[in-house]
Amino acid sequence: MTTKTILYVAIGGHAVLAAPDAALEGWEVCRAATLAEAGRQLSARSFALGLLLVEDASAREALERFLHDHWRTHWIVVLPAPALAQPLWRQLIHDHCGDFHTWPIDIARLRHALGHAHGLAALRADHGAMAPRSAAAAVASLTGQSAAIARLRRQIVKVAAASAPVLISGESGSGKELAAQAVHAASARRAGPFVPINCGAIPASLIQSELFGYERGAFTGAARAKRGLIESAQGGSIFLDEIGDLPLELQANLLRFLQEKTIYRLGSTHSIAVDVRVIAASHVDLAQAVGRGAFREDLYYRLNVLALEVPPLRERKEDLLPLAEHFFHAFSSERAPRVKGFSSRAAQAIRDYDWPGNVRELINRVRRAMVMAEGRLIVPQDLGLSAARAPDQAAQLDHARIRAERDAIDASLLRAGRNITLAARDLGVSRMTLYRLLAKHGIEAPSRACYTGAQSGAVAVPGRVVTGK
Ligand SMILES: Nc1ncnc2c1ncn2[C@@H]1O[C@H](COP(=O)(O)OP(=O)(O)OP(=O)(O)O)[C@@H](O)[C@H]1O
Repeated sequence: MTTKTILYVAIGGHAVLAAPDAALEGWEVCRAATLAEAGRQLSARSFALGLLLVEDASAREALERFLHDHWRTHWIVVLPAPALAQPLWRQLIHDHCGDFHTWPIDIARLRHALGHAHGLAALRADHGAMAPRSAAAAVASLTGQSAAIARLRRQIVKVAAASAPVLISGESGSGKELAAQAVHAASARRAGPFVPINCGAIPASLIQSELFGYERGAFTGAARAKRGLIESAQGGSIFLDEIGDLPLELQANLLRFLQEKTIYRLGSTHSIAVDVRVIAASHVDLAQAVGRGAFREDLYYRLNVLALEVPPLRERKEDLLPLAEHFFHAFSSERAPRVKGFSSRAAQAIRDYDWPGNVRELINRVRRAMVMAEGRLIVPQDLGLSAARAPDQAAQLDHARIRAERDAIDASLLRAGRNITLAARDLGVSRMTLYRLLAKHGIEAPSRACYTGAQSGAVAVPGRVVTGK
């Protein structure tokens, strides 16, 4: 019989005293009295199952970070009943916990829940799936409270359940790869590999053999046969970042792979069947690249079956401080011990800045500030940001920026005869971005509010992703 092991985390004195030992008879119990101690135990060994006793509902934020970091464990939480009335607590349970109980503990029910969870954990272990327990846990890696990021998380869950290719657009550093990882982790392929490739970073002369592999003797120096990256993603997902940089002749090979689900290694005439989901990303507008002849139209429609767009940080300012806090904690081992957090001036400077390098730039600035700060709190200069502008100046600038944006959209729609595709092209943004801008400025969208992906029959509607047949 296998030993039933559990990590038992009891935060708060009474909880420890009222420990439900009767429910844990026959279990090997490893105890922790703080989240930090539990974190240390989890970094030393993995636990399929964790029981978390929470005495005080005020610990929610710390708990959320902890559960976010330790999603591989199946958590059962015992908490004060009043916490269930709070939306944030309900969200935490929904996103991170397999089951919940309230004080006082019903021992029989808890014993049953633990046994049940242990059975399921054993099944998961049999399948070797060290993957998120649920789609919700997989998308929780995308930190942010804005409506835009919440919508993206919902779209990822839908897209993950389908099997068609995914095309992710968004500016550099906005989180496209993280979104792709979440699609994979929330999908049925999560136990398989996730293989990321930056098409722009591999020299054109090597990319064919890297992606498709080669046979022995295929070229001078090919002493042994080698599997390509697509083959190495067998059963999982391949993430083709900067797909717009793929040379045209390789685009044809990729298209063949998407259509036939087979590949040919360089120097071979034998086809190899490969079961891999393609997730592609681009920071340039691929529709425009098609227009310029730099990207194959047929490949574009093959890839663009399910489209996701990661909005730039400046369009989701509500995410800035939660993200900054998140990275402050994530990199806490690097910070000077005296540095305790952000000053209100730093928070204001973070909100005022436009973040052209998106989340990647935010990470870099926060890490730098954590090392460089001289006081207890990070100030704007530590982040390399000038102190916040006087509020009236900032407001004027915002006002001018918003007006200019609205005027440009109005003018484009007029020029394009209210055709969304033409107006988006005219403005140099994707159609999804234009729909978002229309909503932001309260401009009524032209009546044809959706477009059809020609080959795939897919329909993309703002805020929703719908697969065609
Ligand atoms: N919402 C988020 N929550 C937490 N971390 C994030 C979030 N978005 C992005 N990141 C982090 O920001 C960094 C940049 O993100 P990522 O590499 O996914 O961007 P990208 O759009 O793929 O960039 P590029 O186009 O340059 O390849 C990564 O370290 C990623 O983990």
